[in-house]
Amino acid sequence: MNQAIDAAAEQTARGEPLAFWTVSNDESLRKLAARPEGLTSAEARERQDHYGPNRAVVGLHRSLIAKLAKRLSEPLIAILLIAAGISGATGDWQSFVIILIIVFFSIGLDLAQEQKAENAVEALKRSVAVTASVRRNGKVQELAVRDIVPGDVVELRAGDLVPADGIVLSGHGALANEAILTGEPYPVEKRPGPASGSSPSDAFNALFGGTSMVGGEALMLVVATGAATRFGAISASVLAKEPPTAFERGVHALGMLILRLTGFLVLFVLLTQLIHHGLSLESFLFAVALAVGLTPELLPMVMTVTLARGAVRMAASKVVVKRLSAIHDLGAMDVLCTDKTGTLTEAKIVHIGSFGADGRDSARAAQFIRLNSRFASGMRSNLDDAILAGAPAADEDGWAHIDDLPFDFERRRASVLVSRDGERALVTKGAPEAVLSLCTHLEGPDGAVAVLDETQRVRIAALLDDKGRQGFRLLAVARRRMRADCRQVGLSDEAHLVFIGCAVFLDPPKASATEAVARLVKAGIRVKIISGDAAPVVRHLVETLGLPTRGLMTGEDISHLSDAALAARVGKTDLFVRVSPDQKSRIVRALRRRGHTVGFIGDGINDAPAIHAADVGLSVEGGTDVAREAADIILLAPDLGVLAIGVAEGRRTYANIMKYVRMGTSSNFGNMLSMALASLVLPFLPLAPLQILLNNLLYDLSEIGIPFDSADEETLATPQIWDMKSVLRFTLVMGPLSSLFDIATFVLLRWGFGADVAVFRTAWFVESIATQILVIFIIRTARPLWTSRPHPVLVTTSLGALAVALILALTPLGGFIGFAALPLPILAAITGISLSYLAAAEILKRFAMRSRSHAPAALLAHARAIEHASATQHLEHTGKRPIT
Ligand SMILES: Nc1ncnc2c1ncn2[C@@H]1O[C@H](COP(=O)(O)OP(=O)(O)OP(=O)(O)O)[C@@H](O)[C@H]1O
Ligand SMILES: [Mg+2]
Repeated sequence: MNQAIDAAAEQTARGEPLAFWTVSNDESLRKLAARPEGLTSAEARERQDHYGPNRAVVGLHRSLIAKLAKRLSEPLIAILLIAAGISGATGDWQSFVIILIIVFFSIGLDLAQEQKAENAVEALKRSVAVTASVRRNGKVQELAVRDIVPGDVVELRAGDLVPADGIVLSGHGALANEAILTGEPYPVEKRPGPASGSSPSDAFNALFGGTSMVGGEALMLVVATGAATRFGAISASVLAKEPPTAFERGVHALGMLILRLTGFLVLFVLLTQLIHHGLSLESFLFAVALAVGLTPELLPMVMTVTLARGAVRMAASKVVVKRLSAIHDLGAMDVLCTDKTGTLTEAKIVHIGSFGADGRDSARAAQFIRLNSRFASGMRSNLDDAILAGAPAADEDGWAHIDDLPFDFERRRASVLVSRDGERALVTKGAPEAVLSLCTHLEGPDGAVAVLDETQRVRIAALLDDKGRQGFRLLAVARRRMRADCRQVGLSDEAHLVFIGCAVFLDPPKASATEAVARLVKAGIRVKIISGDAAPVVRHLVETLGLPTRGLMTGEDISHLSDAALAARVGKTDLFVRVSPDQKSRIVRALRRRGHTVGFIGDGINDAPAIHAADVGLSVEGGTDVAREAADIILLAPDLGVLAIGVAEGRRTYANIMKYVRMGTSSNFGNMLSMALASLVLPFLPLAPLQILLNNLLYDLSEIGIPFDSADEETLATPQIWDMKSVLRFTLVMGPLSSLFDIATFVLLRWGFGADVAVFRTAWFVESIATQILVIFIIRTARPLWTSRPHPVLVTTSLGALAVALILALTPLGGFIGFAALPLPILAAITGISLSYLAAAEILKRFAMRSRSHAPAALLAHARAIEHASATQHLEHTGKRPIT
C-alpha cells in the first residue's frame, strides 16, 4: 500500500498530475488498504507517522533554533560577532564580553517577544480551525484536518471544506466549488467514477483539498494529503506567504529607505574615518554600531508583537483573528457589507403559518414544504430547520423519497421526487418568485387545479409583496405529477408546476443591531446590506431597526450591469437584495475598485466568495466551514457590536506602529545622524562603539511598552490608512529639530566646557538617550502631552530603560564602559538642553502631526441621523420608520 502512495507522491512531486480518478473505487480501496467503514486509530497513527500531518503549506513555522541562526547570520550581527572575536583575540576582554552580552540580549529580547506573540496567535487560530467528519474505528468522528491520512473515509456535506484529495465513493447531488484551483466560479457536479480522462477537468469523481462542497453530500476516500495534494502543489509556491497589506508595504518601503540611507551614511563615516585616522578596529566598530542603531531591525518584530497583542486583546472581546495583518485592514475599513440573517436578525427563525394561493390560511402548503425539507439532500438551511421543528418525526403521509434536485443559490429552490401508492410527484420549494415563475397552474382551496393566468399571477405577486412588507420571510411550494416509472429528475423537470402556497417565517430583528450599526457609522464606516432575501423583507428590517440607508439594487439589476457600471452605482446604494453568491463578490470587488477598504461579514456557503473577495473577510463561529475558512476574522459572538471593538483595536494597532515609525524616523534617526556628523569634525569618536550599542539596546528596551499603549479617541474615530506623506512630513520637521539640539550639546560640550573624551561621551550619551526615550511621551499623541495618558507599561519600560541608562552612565559602574563622572555644571546644562528639546518637540509636533482630513461632513451627518434613529426607535415589528 505504502509503495503505491509513495509512487504517487513522487509523481506529484515531479509535477506530473496523478490521475487517481481513473481508477475504480474497489481498486483504489485495495491500493490504499482502506475500507468504506474507515481506518482504525492504530492504522491512522501509523500512516500519520509515515506521511506527516495533512497540511498543504509546510515549513512556514521555523523553529526557534532556526530563527536564532537566521538572526545571528544577519550581516550586521555577524560583523559584530566577528569584531567581538577580534577584540577577544587582541586581549580586549571587556569589549568582547560586553558586545556579546549586548548582541545576545537584544536578539533574545526580539526572539522571545516574537515567539510569545506567535504562540498566542497560533493558539487562537487553532481554536477556530475547521474540522472534518472522518470514519474511524467504525464511527464518525470530528477530527482536525491535519490528522487526516490517505485511506481515511470522510463524510462531506454542503458547506464543508474538502480536507484532502480523494475520490467519491458515493454521493448525492454533490457540487464542489473549485474556483481556488481553476478560477471557475460555478460549481462542478461530483459523482462516483471512475473517470476516463487523466486531466483534472475530467475528474468528475475526484474531490480536491482546499475546494469546497456547495451542494449535496459525498463520501470521500482520501487518496493524497498535505503537500501531495493538488492544492499543496500550488500553495507551496504561491500561497506560502500572504500578500502584504497596503500598510505593510508602506512600512516596508520606509524600512528600505532607512536602510539605504544607513548604508550610505555608514560608508561615508567609514571613509572619512579612514582618511582622518587611518585603519582602526575602533572606527570600523563605530561604523558598525552606528548601522546597528540605525537599521529598523526591530520593525518586523514590532509589527508582529503589536499585531499579536491586538489579536489577543480582540480575542478577549470574542473576535478571533486568523490572518494577523487583517487587523490593519480592519482599522482601515471604511465600508462594511453584511448579510442579513444572524447579524441583523436573531437567526431564530420560526414557522408561524402558511397560506394557499388565495391568501387564506392553509395547512397544505406547510405540509408539502415539510415533505421537501424532510427529503432534500445536501444543504439544510435554517428555514428547513424551522419548518421541521415541532413536526412529528415521521409525517410523510406515506410518501417515499426517490430522487431530488438539491438547493443552490442561483436557482433559489430545491425539488424532491416522491412516490405514494404508485403516484409520483415532484415537489419544489424555494424563493416565491423563483417557484412562481415555473408555475402554470394553481391549486384552489378545494384542491381543484386551475390555470394560473396573468390576473392571478399579479394578484399573488401583490400578496407576496404585502407579506414581505410586514417583515415575513416566505417559502413557496409547488408540485407536479410525474410518470409512475420516473426514477430520476433533472432541472428541466422543474416546469409546468402547480402552485400550492407559501409558508410564513419570522426572524426577529436583533435589538442590538441598531446600536452596533450606529457605532460603526460613527467610526466612519458605511454599512451596506447584501442579502439573498426579497426586497420587502430587507426593507422592513431596515425600517424596524431604524438604519438610515440609501438606494436599493436587486440581483436582477446587477445582472445587467458591467463591472464598471456596477462600480459607478455601488457607492450610492446601501441595500442589495436577491443577489446570488457571485453577485455578492462582484459588489465587493466593485466597492474595492472605488478605492474603499471593504469588509464583508457572512456565514453561508453563498457568502464565501464575497468573504474571500473582501479586504477583510469576516465570519461567525456558527457559520459554515467554507465561510469560516475564507474569513480572516471570526466573530465568536454573531454580533456587529463586537466588530466595533475590533475596528477600534485595528486602529489602535495602527496608531502604535506609527509611534514606532515616528520614533525611528525622527528621534532615533536624528540622533544617529548627528553622531555620524559629529564624528567627522571631532578629533575622537563621539561615542565608543560599545556605548552606541548600549544606547541602541536601551532604546529598544524602552520601546517594548508601545504595543500596550492606548490611542486617543480621535485616532479611533476614522479609518486609518498608511500615509507616507504624513510620515515624511513628520520626519522633515522632527528630524532636523533633534539634530539642532544635538549640535547645541556638541558645541556646548566642546567649546563651552572644553570636555575631554570621557566626559564628552558621557554627557553626549546621557543627552542622547534621555531625549530619544522621553520624546515618546510627546509623539505618542497629537494632543497636548498632558491631556493623553500613556499606558503604565509604556511608562515603566521607558522610565526603566532611562533609569538603567543613567545608572550606567552616572555611577562608578560607568567606568567599565568608558564613562567618566560628570561635573555638575555639565549635568545641569545637558538637562537644560534635553528639557528644551522636549518642549520644542511638544510645540512643533502640532505642525508635524496635523491629522489627515477628518471624516467627511456627509459621513458625520449620517452618523448623527442614525444616532437620532436609535434614540427614538421602539423595536416593534410592525412599527414603520422612514428611510432617510
Ligand atoms: N432550503 C431552502 N430551500 C429552498 N429555498 C431556500 C432554502 N434556503 C433558502 N432558500 C431561498 O433562497 C433565498 C436566499 O437564501 P438566504 O436567505 O439564505 O440568502 P442570504 O443571502 O444568506 O440571505 P441573508 O441575507 O438573509 O443571510 C432565501 O430567501 C429563500 O427564498
Ligand atoms: Mg445568509
